[in-house]
Amino acid sequence: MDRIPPQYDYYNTTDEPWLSDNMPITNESSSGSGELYSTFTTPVSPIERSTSLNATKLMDKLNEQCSKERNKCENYVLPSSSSMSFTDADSLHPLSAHSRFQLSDMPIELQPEKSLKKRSWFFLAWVTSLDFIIEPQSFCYVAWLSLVTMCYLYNCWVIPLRITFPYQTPENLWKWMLLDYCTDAINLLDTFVIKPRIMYLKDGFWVRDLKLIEVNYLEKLQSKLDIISLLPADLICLTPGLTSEMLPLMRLNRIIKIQTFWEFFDHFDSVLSSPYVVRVTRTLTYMVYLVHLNACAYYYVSVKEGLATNNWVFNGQGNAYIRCFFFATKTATSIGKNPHPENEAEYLFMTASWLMGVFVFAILIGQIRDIIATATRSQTEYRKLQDETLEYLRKLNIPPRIRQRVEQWFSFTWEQQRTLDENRILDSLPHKMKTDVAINVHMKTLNKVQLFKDCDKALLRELVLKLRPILYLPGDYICRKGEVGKEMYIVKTGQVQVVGGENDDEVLATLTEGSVFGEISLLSLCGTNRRTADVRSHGFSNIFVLSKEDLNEAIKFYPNAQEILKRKARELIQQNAAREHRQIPNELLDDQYGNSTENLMRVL
Ligand SMILES: Nc1ncnc2c1ncn2[C@@H]1O[C@@H]2COP(=O)(O)O[C@H]2[C@H]1O
Repeated sequence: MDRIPPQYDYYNTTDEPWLSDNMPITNESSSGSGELYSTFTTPVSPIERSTSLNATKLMDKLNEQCSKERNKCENYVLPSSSSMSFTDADSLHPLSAHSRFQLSDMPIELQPEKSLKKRSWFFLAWVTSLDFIIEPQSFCYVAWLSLVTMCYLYNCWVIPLRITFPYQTPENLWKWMLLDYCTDAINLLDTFVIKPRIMYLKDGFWVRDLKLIEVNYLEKLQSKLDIISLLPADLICLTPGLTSEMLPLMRLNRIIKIQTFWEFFDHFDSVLSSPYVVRVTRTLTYMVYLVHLNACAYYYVSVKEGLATNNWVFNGQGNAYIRCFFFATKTATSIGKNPHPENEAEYLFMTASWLMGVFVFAILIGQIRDIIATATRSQTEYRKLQDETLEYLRKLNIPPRIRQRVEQWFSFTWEQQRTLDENRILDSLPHKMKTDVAINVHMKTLNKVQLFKDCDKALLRELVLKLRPILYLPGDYICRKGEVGKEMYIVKTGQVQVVGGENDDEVLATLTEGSVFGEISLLSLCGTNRRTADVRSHGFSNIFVLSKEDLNEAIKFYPNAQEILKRKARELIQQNAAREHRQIPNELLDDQYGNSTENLMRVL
């Protein structure tokens, strides 16, 4: 009897260094299989051997399995080592699919030699037995989806091309087949390994149970289409007597896997920052593909009628695909100047092409127009509003300097926020989500607000949606001394100056990001609700504005915050009073401030 080649001979491995003679044999009942013990005993260190009771049990099981397989195996007539394929060897292999799961369950150091895994069938079996799951949003999955989509597009483009154009020849058939089977292998992995492991949402929870995920995938229409698209009908062409020209035709079922294509675009639609590009690309792909099909059909009709037999058919000159694609584009887009059809078949072809051009292309082009219009809608609205406002100011004869400032405000606000009304955008979200988004967007500023640091975090959530961002230009007054205070402010970006003196030439304080001001008049701490100082924007500053009503409503449940605001306000009043006392003679002080100063002193 021929011997099994050494690489497959699991009964004759005594030359392996890790097979020690003193390996403990625990199962005497399997006598006669002493070789087996040494064959499937793996390099285990003495410590592991003495401690690993489970490993011993596993080995016992394996030995039982192996004695059975050995009995079967000894009845085979073995082919010579040189002509043996992997498949042949696999059929002889004592550790075939029967013991697969036991092997994969074993600790790595107990598994038989590594070359076993290199076999392709074993690899697929091994991969399908792995119990990993995939997140549908993960980068790996999106990358895989891109690969599968490329394979799908290859099939979509190449199958009609090979059916109609003479690009598949007996000489290059092997190259086409190589590409075909590469894409098939990827689709096979996708259908049997990747897709049944993608977790899904059920009742608001991610399902991570592998069995449930598999069942869910199998229940979907997608799994059925995936499997149909994989049916190897093209293998029929390999039977003797059948022509290989039929091969691409038999692969038409590959085009059924269209859900992958849609899934790919849906993923990128939600991942990319400009989803409009993805949408336009998808629509353009449809259009180009229709033209491609039209080109294939034109060439096919031309060949059937005979190349260059009349003015309408393809004349056989130049690159066939490029010329036919050009013709198809002209007819589908109804550009005109097409050769006149001369028989019924040609009339039918042209009618179908023009109808496709009028209906399908009109819809697709309309879709692209809508996508672009949606993409630029907010910018268009902003421009319209800016133009209307400036036009209105011009009609009112507002001085150019002010008009310029208005224009500046529009462009700076747009540049900063890409919207004129941030809150309107968030309005469609549920309240809780809106709060989370707002906190995240303004986190950097809000973290710097001492008031929120010292108070209950709930106050921040309470207030964050009530903040209205407003942009101030350099020199703009945010509030004027003596005005009734109706709002409080937080500096979001930029700097503001609290100014005093005769011509506001004395800077009392410069407030930066996170500073709060305008609270004194709101809390009526001076006995009046009038502003105690002028505050103006130093450069361009973005300020959060909070109305008195909103502040009062939120703060009434947070006495701690009230206290902090009051304490800070009192400090400021004290500072200002001290400064004014230094500057203004006492007799003038009473005239200027009247009751207000009395109140101020009372508060202090
Ligand atoms: N000396 C100062 N330093 C810092 N901020 C001040 C000073 N004086 C007044 N302010 C702030 O400027 C604001 C002007 O409006 P209010 O009086 O409502 O509240 C005032 C304070 O928040």
